[in-house]
Amino acid sequence: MSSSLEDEVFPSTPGKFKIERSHAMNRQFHRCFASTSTMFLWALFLIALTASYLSFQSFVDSSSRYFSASWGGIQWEKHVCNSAQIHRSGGMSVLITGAAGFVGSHVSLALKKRGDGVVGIDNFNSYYDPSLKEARRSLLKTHDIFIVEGDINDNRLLDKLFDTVAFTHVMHLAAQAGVRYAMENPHSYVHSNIAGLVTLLEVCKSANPQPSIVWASSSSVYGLNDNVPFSELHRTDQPASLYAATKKAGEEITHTYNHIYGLSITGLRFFTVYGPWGRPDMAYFSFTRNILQGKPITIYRGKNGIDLARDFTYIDDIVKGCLGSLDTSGKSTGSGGKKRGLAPYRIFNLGNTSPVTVPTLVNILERHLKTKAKKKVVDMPGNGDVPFTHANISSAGRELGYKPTTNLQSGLNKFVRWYLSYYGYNRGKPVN
Ligand SMILES: O=C(O)[C@H]1O[C@H](OP(=O)(O)OP(=O)(O)OC[C@H]2O[C@@H](n3ccc(=O)[nH]c3=O)[C@H](O)[C@@H]2O)[C@H](O)[C@@H](O)[C@H]1O
Repeated sequence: MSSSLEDEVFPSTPGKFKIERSHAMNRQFHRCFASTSTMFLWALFLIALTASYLSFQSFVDSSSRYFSASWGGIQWEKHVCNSAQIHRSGGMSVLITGAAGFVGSHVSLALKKRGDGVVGIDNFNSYYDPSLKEARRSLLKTHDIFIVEGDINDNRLLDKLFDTVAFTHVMHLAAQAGVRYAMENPHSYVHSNIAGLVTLLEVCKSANPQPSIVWASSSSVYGLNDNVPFSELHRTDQPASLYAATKKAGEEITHTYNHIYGLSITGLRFFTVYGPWGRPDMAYFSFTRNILQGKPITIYRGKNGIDLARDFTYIDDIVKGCLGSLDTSGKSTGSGGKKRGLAPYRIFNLGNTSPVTVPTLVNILERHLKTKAKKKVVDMPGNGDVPFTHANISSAGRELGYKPTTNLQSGLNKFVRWYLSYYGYNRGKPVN
């Protein structure tokens, strides 16, 4: 044993004691060495055990995925191919993510009705009542639209879909929506709106031919911008919620894929879309439910008692904007994951251009439902909301032929009629 090591262990101790200690040290060293080699062997054994456990687990995992997957197989491929079939000359075959969602189901039907091929993908998560998503799926099925049950984070599934169909377009509408829910479950936004988006783009960039992509961004990217009406040229670097931040990140991420791989990209900033088959988490929908059930509704009020306002946009107008975007998207230029030339990169506002305050929205609902709301007005909590939105749509008008035609009054009338026919009058009766 070197003195320096001994010194380290027993610093500056004199005489006999030092020698005895030295013997003791030798013994201890040998014991220590012996126990180190034993430990080393044990460590090796444990590593080997862990490695074989992990590989067994992954084998079990992948084989159980193989046997229990809700996709794959001859029947499944037949459904996908039938659904993707194009029935008009010059038509497109579109993969629609979030097809069991509000906007996704409407766009799927509109494309199918005009003869395009449509295949949906949706994970049917429980952010809101999955039975509504199932009902949308059933509706689409009656129009021969097949929705694959799966997640956009599953690259094997996406690869399989692109192996089965040469999609000309992807309409990417799958997302974790909702502005205020981001405070409750932030990671779900990263999972769907960022990780899921990147997985999808990776598959699209490698597909041959590459599809053109149209996807849902959001009016929320304008965040704290108070320059109205919101133009695509305005700044969008001050998001007020994590939802908005993930949508803004999506705009940057898609730009990168356009730049490096030549993917044609169109981002659509939707402004508070409403209508039949809508999302139960949104204000117009939950207000309707509560008004009919005699429950109170909470109306947020902005700073200095100013009413909040939204550029509420009717679903049929949004659908027209989506189809106009697909029709004008231009081609992706890459192949084999390599860019071959410049591809279009576009961003459009899809709004209604006439903001309405939340109390006015409630008045319209009261009239359509012939029932007074029990209103609770509270100051807007600091939960990611913005005080108002208002779209400048001149760019979408020029490039997509976008021209909204439904005002809030008649759009809500259609919504209420759907709501009552879907949920039934009985469920609308006040509860005690
Ligand atoms: O354009 C978008 O990009 C976003 O639009 C939608 O968000 P928002 O505009 O916030 O719609 P929504 O929740 O219906 O609230 C409407 C108004 O009611 C107020 N509001 C809300 C709830 C409540 O209990 N009380 C209330 O006053 C509330 O303060 C607000 O002023 C989509 O949900 C979102 O996914 C995204 O697509």
